[in-house]
Amino acid sequence: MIAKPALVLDGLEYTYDSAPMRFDLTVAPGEWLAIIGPSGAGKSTLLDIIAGFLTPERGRVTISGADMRGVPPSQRPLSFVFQENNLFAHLSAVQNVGLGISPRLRLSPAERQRAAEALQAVGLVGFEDRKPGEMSGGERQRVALARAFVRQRPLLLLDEPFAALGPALRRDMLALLRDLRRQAGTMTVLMVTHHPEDALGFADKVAFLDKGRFVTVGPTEETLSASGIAAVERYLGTRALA
Ligand SMILES: Nc1ncnc2c1ncn2[C@@H]1O[C@H](COP(=O)(O)OP(=O)(O)OP(=O)(O)O)[C@@H](O)[C@H]1O
Repeated sequence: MIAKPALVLDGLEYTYDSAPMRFDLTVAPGEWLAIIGPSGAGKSTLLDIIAGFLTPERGRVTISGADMRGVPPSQRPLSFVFQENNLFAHLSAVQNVGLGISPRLRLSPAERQRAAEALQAVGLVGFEDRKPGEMSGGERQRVALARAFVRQRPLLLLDEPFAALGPALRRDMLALLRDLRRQAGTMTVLMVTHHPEDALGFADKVAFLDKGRFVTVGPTEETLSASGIAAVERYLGTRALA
C-alpha cells in the first residue's frame, strides 16, 4: 500500500485586502520542505491556515489522510514553533516541555523524567528549572524544539524559528533539528526561512512562494541553483532587477 501524503493543500484560498492567495501542494511523509519567498508572499499565512489559526475561504487541508475542516488548532496532528514567544514566561524549562506531554502542570515523576530527557536531547542539562527570561534566544528555541518533539505529532511547522540567531548558531540549530528528526522516525517538516542556505544541506525540497502562489517546488539544490524562473532569481539576487 502506498503511504498517504503527509499533507495535501487542495485549492486553498485566503484573501486579506489583495488578490486571493491560492495554495496547492502535496508533501510526502518524512519530507523536509523549506518555504522561501519575498516578504509578504504569504508564507506565514500559509502555515497559519495549515495550523487552523486562519480559516480558508475555499479549499481543504488534509493531514495524513484526515480532512482538517472544522478541526480546531489544538486537535490538529501537528506542532508549531514560531520565531519567538513559544514558551510560557512564568514556567520553567521542564514545565514548558512537560506541556507537550500533558496539559497538567503537575507532572508525574515519569513525565518529569521524560521532559528532562527531552531537554538533555537538545543539550540543556542543568536548565530544567530555569525560566525563559533566564535563557538566551537559542536556548529558548531548544526548549521549544524539545516540546515539539515530545508531542510526537507527525507534522512540524516552523515559522522562521532560528531567524533571530547568528549564522553559526542557526546552523547548529538546523543540525540539531536534523538529529532530532532522525531519532523521532518519520516527521514531516515545513520550515519557512528567509535564508536559502538554511535549506541547502538540510531540506529535501524547496517551495518558492511569490504573491500568494507557489512558483516552483522541487529538490533543494536544483531549485536554488539554476531555476531559470525570474521571481526566484530576483529573490536570490542572481538576476538583475527588471
Ligand atoms: N492581519 C493582516 N491583515 C491584513 N493583511 C495582512 C495581515 N497579515 C498579513 N497580511 C498581508 O498578507 C500578505 C502575506 O503576509 P504574510 O505575513 O503571510 O507574508 P510572509 O511571506 O510571511 O512575509 P514575511 O516574510 O515578511 O514574514 C502580505 O501582503 C501582508 O501584508
